[in-house]
Amino acid sequence: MIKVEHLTKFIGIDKQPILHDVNIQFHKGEMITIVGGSGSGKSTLLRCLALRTKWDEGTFNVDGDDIFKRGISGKIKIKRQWAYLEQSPYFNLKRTALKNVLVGQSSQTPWWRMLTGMVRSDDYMGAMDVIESLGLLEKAHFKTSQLSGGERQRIAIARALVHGAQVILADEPVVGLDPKSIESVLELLRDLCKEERVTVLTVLPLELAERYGTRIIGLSNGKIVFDVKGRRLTHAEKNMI
Ligand SMILES: Nc1ncnc2c1ncn2[C@@H]1O[C@H](COP(=O)(O)OP(=O)(O)OP(=O)(O)O)[C@@H](O)[C@H]1O
Repeated sequence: MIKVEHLTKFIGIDKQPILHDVNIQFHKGEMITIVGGSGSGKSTLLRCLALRTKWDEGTFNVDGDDIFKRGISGKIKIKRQWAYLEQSPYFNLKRTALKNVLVGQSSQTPWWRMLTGMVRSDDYMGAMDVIESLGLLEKAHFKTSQLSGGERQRIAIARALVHGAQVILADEPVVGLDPKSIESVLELLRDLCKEERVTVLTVLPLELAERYGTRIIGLSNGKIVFDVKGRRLTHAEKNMI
């Protein structure tokens, strides 16, 4: 279980809170969608959870481990086991999709492997299995520059899984994609939650959040204003964000 308590984040010299006393608990296999108006703190929340930005207050407990009390080893655990997917994931476009999956993200991979692209043969088999399961086998040997936006997002998800991600934090992963790609990326994330017990937290527009989320968290002015499971939002809830 993952437990976030009193997460607060300030900005500027006047210490304006952009996240204010956020408390969330989440479990394996949940597909949590985060909704809220522009500037409500959605991306900051994901960046805090990915430890891409400093927390000013709060505790972070993952499967019984107090991440901040464990110091650097706690942070390494999160960076290795949690994947943070940006809107436009970083890839070496000259490398094939397969190579990008194998080499991984910088936070998950030793520097020499990033630099040389060297991989072991059992890594190769594992990566091909994951790529196949995500429906991209025929694209594995394409240069990443030749893939569509939706295919690149799926390759980013494959990369996260090959490197053992148990939690995927995805910030607006379907922005700019066509309807078919949106469906394939979100169905893939939903299936991973159901079948592999991966936990996904993703920022999505309201309509997609309702369609794909098992749980919807609403943010307004850096605060959680609702946290609902297994149903659509009421008009009153929609008006809160
Ligand atoms: N590094 C920063 N310096 C100053 N202000 C920041 C910084 N990061 C975020 N903010 C401010 O914090 C607030 C929350 O930003 P955040 O990007 O988390 O919102 P969001 O809900 O993801 O917005 P959007 O939907 O427009 O992407 C915004 O008002 C933003 O301007």
